[in-house]
Amino acid sequence: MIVTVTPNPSIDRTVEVPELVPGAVLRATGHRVDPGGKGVNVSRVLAHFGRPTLAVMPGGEGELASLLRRAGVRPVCTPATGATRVNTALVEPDGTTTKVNEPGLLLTAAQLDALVDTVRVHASSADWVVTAGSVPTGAASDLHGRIVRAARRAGARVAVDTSGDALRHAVAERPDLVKPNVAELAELVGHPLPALADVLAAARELCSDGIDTVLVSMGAAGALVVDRDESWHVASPSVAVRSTVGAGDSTLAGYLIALGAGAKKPDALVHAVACGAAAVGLPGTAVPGPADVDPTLVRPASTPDSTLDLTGEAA
Ligand SMILES: Nc1ncnc2c1ncn2[C@@H]1O[C@H](COP(=O)(O)OP(=O)(O)OP(=O)(O)O)[C@@H](O)[C@H]1O
Ligand SMILES: O=P(O)(O)OC[C@@]1(O)O[C@H](CO)[C@@H](O)[C@@H]1O
Repeated sequence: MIVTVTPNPSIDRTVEVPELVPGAVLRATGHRVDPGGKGVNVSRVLAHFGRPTLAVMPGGEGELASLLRRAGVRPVCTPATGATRVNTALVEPDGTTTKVNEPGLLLTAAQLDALVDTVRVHASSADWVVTAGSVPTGAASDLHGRIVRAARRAGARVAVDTSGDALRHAVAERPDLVKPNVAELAELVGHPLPALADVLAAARELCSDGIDTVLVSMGAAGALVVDRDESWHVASPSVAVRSTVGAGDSTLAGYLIALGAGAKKPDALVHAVACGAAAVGLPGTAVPGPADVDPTLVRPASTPDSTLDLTGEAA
């Protein structure tokens, strides 16, 4: 069982436009609505692959919960007041995506405690807890850190995908896995990471601080897995990009799905990249299932080429 936690879930609205022109009235050529939020998306991929999952999130039994049930995910809703935020993505024909994320629910201290307590209860029967996304308005930036601590004490392995101060606090609690993109990792270590060698060094720094695995997603350059002893790189196959929203979440889900099926880290990385590549070929925040993912299109994991220039990737 993989429990996901999304402290700031969303309903994702995607609007396709011929071209993004600031100040103009744009005529949409298509639109869709998906459940959203990073942990929620991980659960959606897991459910597509038939893996047991539940999605812990603040909010009532509203539209998001019913969208999730339709996607085969069991939502576990914790106390909150107000409506789930709506995040809007404007997507141009070449896949260029402009995203407007609302701040989200304002949670009281008691509601934040209830979220952490709910994680603690479900973590005791989980193989992994994935805590991901931004922190809701008003919550302290140590929220993911509190979740990591509660889940680890309950005996689960923990994966984190967040950014900024929230990532810093979470890392201090030594989760088992972190999944930053290059920009998030650069912010964490406090300097730019223009080449793969820099990304490797930054990821190794985290491993020497006690994190077992760093899974770095690098946009079109694929992804990297680094642990204390080894590192592997898998390049992404070239795909026609429809929407990059949720690609990182699909990457993380793909990695955990493969580990759960007994794969070693390099093979899990291949499946992760195959899932990320499949996600970018899908519209809006649609996430892939087995029918969309073809790991044979992805080359096997190899020793990272540290001279690879990442300038322009995965910001
Ligand atoms: N332009 C692209 N071409 C091919 N594959 C891509 C492209 N962009 C992303 N991917 C795939 O998706 C994975 C995740 O992408 P990325 O690093 O952009 O994640 P992210 O920044 O965490 O995304 P998000 O937060 O939107 O989910 C990459 O490792 C890669 O496999
Ligand atoms: O505002 P956050 O929590 O940082 O990110 C939320 C979000 O952009 O992340 C997901 C894609 O990864 C989307 O489903 C969702 O809209």
